[in-house]
Amino acid sequence: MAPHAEDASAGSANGGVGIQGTTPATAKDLFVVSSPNVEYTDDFIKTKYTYRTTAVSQGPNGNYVAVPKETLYDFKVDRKIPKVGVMLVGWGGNNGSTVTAGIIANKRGLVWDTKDGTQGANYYGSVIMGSTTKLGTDSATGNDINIPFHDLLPMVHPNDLVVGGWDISSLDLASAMDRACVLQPSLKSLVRKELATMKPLPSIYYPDFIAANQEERADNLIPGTKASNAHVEQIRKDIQNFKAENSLDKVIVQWTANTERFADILEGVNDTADNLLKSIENGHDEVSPSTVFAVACIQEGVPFINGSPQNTFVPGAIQLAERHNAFIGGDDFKSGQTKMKSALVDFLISAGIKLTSIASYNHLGNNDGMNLSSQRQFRSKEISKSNVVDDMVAANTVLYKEGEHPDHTVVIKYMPAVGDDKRALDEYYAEIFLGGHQTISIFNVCEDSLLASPLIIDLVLVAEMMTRIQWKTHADEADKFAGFHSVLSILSYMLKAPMTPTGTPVINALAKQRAALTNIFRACVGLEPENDMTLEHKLF
Ligand SMILES: NC(=O)c1ccc[n+]([C@@H]2O[C@H](COP(=O)([O-])OP(=O)(O)OC[C@H]3O[C@@H](n4cnc5c(N)ncnc54)[C@H](O)[C@@H]3O)[C@@H](O)[C@H]2O)c1
Ligand SMILES: O=P([O-])([O-])O[C@@H]1[C@@H](O)[C@H](O)[C@@H](O)[C@H](O)[C@@H]1O
Repeated sequence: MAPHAEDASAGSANGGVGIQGTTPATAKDLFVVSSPNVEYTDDFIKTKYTYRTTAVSQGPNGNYVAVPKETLYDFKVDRKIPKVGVMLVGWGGNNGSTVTAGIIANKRGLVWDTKDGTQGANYYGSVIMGSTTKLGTDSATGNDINIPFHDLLPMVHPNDLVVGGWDISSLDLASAMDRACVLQPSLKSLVRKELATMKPLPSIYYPDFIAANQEERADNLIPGTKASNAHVEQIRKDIQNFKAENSLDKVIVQWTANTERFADILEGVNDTADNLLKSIENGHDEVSPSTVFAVACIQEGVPFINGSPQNTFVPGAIQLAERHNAFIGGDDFKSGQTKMKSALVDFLISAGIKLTSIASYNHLGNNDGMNLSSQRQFRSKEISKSNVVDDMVAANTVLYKEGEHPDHTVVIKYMPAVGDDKRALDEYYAEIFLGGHQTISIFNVCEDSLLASPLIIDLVLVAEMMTRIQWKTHADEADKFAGFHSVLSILSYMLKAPMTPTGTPVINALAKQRAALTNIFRACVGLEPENDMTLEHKLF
């Protein structure tokens, strides 16, 4: 445990991670940054941060001219950790019931029997709760000092989250957990009583957007239609009631309901914020349930994250979010097969190996798989699972000519027998030195809901943290502090088809996504980006 400021003298005396300076810190802080550019007050961490990039332009003789560039920013982080609720759309699904049971198991420190012995609750698979990040180098030994990622900023602990939400299925969460067939009976027995008290709120159901095979579970519906804003208003009221009943400071909403078909982008219908609002008012059929939820959350000032692949954020929804300075994020949790793809493709291409084909097949037997057995819903997923290599291919003009890319096919089959334990079979075929080839074949059994649930938690923790970070350029007046852009591209590490502010590049390479998350959080406490140069170990 690195000493904190109160041990500053002890830290410097024993040559450990000495922390000098008189910045006020509290016992809970694992570390404080001692720097003239960082100020801790009771309420905020305030930093002056120099953002260093390289501006490249075309030189006079056709070459590039690279110019180091510095931009001075002020960041302000609210240190007060709020009481946060998360409302899941699709709460009664495999992901929703599993993540709820998982939070309860961790909160209560449950231990249960398995065929391999006892198992304790954990947050493995959460980058925030299960991984560490390098704080710096021990000034005495030169060794890396790594800290839990969760301690980098004053983040909410998932054990403290209050969970609720909506579902078109009326099953209580204990019955939903049984229906999901994800968790061990011994664990289910320990959380059953608490989950049985949890009932999803009725939701909106527009049959044309999800597979017809979902109709039989739709017995828990908000009556009427979206016309006259009735559904938007009901959802907003649900959020307000949830917040009040649980004495919450904040609510985050996530879509973990079924994958919808893509909505057509129609001029005059959903192409602008005003047209979208008018279309909802008029009950237009081409506005999906997920877009109605997004509009309700934006108007309620509640972050909304889309964990599925459909185009919830039609242009009008994005414009509305920007108008309200409301946070949105998505799309599609990146849990197993695609997470592996985004790491493997990055490794191959950045190693100069020319990937020429990706065959990405999987079969699964859960309700998600049943919904995806319908071609229009599958198409949404096919898009999100396919585009994940585009940035890595486009960045390597040595291997790929303009417009050239690997063959890439995505296949998903519904096989009820395997349930939630998806079988992913991938073949990566590449050209190597002097006409050789490398064929990588992967068989990857992904327990989908146990992989996705920690991502739901990470998305909540990071989105909530972003509501407590403000920035301005150093030259701006103090009253110019503002939040990050409405489209939270910082969430990309958890998502297959990461949304970015219109006109900005999409980064899918997994290592780059994690570095962006890490280094933005480091900047908020006045620390330089982690660059792994370790010159201190090379120049002596
Ligand atoms: N588990 C994973 O690995 C993973 C990864 C990426 C994306 N996803 C996506 O997450 C979503 C949920 O996955 P899952 O395995 O929990 O699926 P699931 O089918 O078990 O759960 C979806 C739930 O949403 C409910 N629902 C459908 N339409 C609704 C609406 N309009 N309002 C409220 N509830 C509604 C259903 O009744 C169901 O309970 C799917 O879209 C899936 O594609 C899952
Ligand atoms: O494992 P991954 O590719 O990240 O994502 C999963 C797909 O492989 C699976 O077919 C689908 O049903 C899940 O919803 C999820 O999208």
